[in-house]
Amino acid sequence: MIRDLFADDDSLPRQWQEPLAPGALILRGFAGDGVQSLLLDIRDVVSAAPFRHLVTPGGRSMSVAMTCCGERGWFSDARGYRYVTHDELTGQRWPAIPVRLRDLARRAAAGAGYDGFEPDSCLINRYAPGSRLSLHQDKDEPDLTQPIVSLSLGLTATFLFGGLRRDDACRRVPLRQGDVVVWGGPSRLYYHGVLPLKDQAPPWPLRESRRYNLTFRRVAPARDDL
Ligand SMILES: O=C(O)CCC(=O)C(=O)O
Ligand SMILES: [Fe+2]
Repeated sequence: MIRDLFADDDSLPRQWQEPLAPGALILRGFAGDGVQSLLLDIRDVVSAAPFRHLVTPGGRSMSVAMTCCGERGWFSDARGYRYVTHDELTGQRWPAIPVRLRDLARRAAAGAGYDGFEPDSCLINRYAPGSRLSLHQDKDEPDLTQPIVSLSLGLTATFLFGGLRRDDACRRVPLRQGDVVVWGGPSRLYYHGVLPLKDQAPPWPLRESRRYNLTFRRVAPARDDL
């Protein structure tokens, strides 16, 4: 019987690592069985700090909806990109980074060789089918020795990861629910982006066709430097 030709599902690895670029690694399936609780954590953040479509300095509304948690949140308007301590929608401080999410980000960074990463900012991106993120560098954080840790949940997206120049060739990598990408060191300023999201059936336990991406960052100087 054909079943006998293949190993049981249980013996297949569910987590593995793929090198992406110097200093950059994909941790496949890193969220493991924790996906449902992580989605609940996102729901809690969103109930205090709702998703909104920010406007670029050029005046365009972004197709990706965003919100933040942590001591500082990323913000964009006609005056430019920056980190702010308060949510302009609510006038309140951003909600704290939920403990499970913070712990996952620390562990992922350490697993990729960046020990001692203590995120103080988490940008939550929500993609609907058709939403995209054009090629950009993450360069609004003053301390570029700190990595970026990026967790994907929900629908699968195609992530583009290029080089230091906008026109460098990009690798195209599918990011599935539970995958984490960590980049830093030589690739910290590499251009990256996300192709327009294709409509798909959502993976369990989501019931909506959405992708969530969380990027954990260290914005304030690391504690050791204080
Ligand atoms: O959605 C992603 O996978 C990437 C997000 C990103 O590049 C960002 O938030 O700066
Ligand atoms: Fe980015």
